[in-house]
Amino acid sequence: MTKYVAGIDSSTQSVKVLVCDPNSGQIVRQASAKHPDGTEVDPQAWLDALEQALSEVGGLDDCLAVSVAGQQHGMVLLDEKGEVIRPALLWNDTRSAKAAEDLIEELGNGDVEAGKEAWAKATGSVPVASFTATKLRWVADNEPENAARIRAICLPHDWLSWKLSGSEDLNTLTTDRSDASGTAYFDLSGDHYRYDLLALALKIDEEAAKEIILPRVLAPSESTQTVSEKYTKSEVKIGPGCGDNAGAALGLGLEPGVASVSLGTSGVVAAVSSQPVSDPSGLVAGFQDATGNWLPLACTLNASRIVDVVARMMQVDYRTFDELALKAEPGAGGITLTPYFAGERTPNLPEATASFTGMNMENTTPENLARATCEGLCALMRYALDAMNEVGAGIEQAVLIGGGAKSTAVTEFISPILGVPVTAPEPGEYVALGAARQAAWVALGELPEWTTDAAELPRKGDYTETLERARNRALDY
Ligand SMILES: Nc1ncnc2c1ncn2[C@@H]1O[C@H](COP(=O)(O)OP(=O)(O)O)[C@@H](O)[C@H]1O
Ligand SMILES: O=C(CO)[C@@H](O)[C@H](O)COP(=O)(O)O
Repeated sequence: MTKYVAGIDSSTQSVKVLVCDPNSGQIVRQASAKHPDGTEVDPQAWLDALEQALSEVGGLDDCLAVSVAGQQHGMVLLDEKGEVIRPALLWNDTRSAKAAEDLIEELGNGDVEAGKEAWAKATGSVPVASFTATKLRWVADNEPENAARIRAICLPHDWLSWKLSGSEDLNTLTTDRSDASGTAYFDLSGDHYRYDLLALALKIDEEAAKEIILPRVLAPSESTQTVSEKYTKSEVKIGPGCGDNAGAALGLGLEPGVASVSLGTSGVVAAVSSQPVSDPSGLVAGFQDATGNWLPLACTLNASRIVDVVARMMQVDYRTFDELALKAEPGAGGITLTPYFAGERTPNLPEATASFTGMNMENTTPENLARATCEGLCALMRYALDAMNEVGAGIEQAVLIGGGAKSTAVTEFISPILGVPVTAPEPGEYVALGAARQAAWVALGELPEWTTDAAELPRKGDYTETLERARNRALDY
């Protein structure tokens, strides 16, 4: 019987499962299942969705290995029995914005700029509300009874891998460098946890922090567990898994100088670097990848849902929305959307709201509103790309992925707005593909070459004015 590998992407809105040939990467089966809405989610909902998708995909019996990639940063707290203490706080939950400010100030002994420098030097990143450490501080401040029960802390992909293994022993929890690097208590070197920073986050001393179980950080193709009998009758190895952005980088085979631009719930511009990257300005997160390199990225809280919310308000489907946007001229008749519907992280404005500006009696048409929406989304990605180049990412080309890349209007506008050539592979699940490629690495003992064809997107239209207006409103929304 042919043996395959499986890749899972447990992302914000849904879980996707791909079963692939380990040598070629050819997808043989796939399925997905929805996650609940909200920025606070019971992890059991992810497991229920995963079980549904695994059943739809025909199970894992013909697989040699499986890896789980997942939304980064989500805080999963476990008590001494391995039970989840409270719903996970997700990367896009901004309640810990003040906690982030406090942590910066405290590490800088009252000096904010010194604090930013110190965090960036230690972990590669200056904490914002998305990062796990800030969520821990929020729990310590607001739910001390829950903080007192913490025996282990893990991330969405760690918890799902653990559940797949069937183990109830907290000491068997595992993770990888890419996801650990998004906690804000993992060293920039990729070598070790920073218990001093974990202690700071939880307001406990370092010795007490060392008593908390953190998942063991596996090497890129290391496997310590197999999938439990509950899910398969075969021996299926569980790979280390990774954060979703590292999964995409692996799925696309990203090379330095080429950025992935992902339009999911989050908008992400990410690029591989062979050297650690740290940005004291806080715009770029100095994360790590799933191969032993680094993966600096700039991430926005708003991306594909910008289109969702405006299309819903206009009561049109995606297709009609795209048709409307494509009928208007570049510049949307002078209308600008500052798209901070969910607050924003890049720039760091957690309390921000969205606004349309520049509307008058003539230009306020459905066509211009749809176009301004897509241009606002693309301009926000340009902001993220510029931030990446500020720290020396040297982005010369980009690859467009994520659910938002299905918009024909966005694919038409994005390349001229980003100012670099952009290619787009067939719409697909590139995070899950990266997880499957990691599983193939585990199964075969070496990282197989998988290729993805991508078409170059058009580069027409003058967006100078669009970009100028977007830049003027970026902080003055
Ligand atoms: N035809 C389409 N046009 C525009 N956006 C689309 C289309 N189809 C799906 N999407 C977007 O895809 C998004 C989900 O993308 P996905 O990458 O799966 O997100 P996440 O990884 O955050 O769960 C939805 O918010 C939806 O807006
Ligand atoms: O917070 C980040 C990266 O730092 C996000 O990219 C999350 O990892 C969620 O990703 P999506 O579900 O939107 O793909």
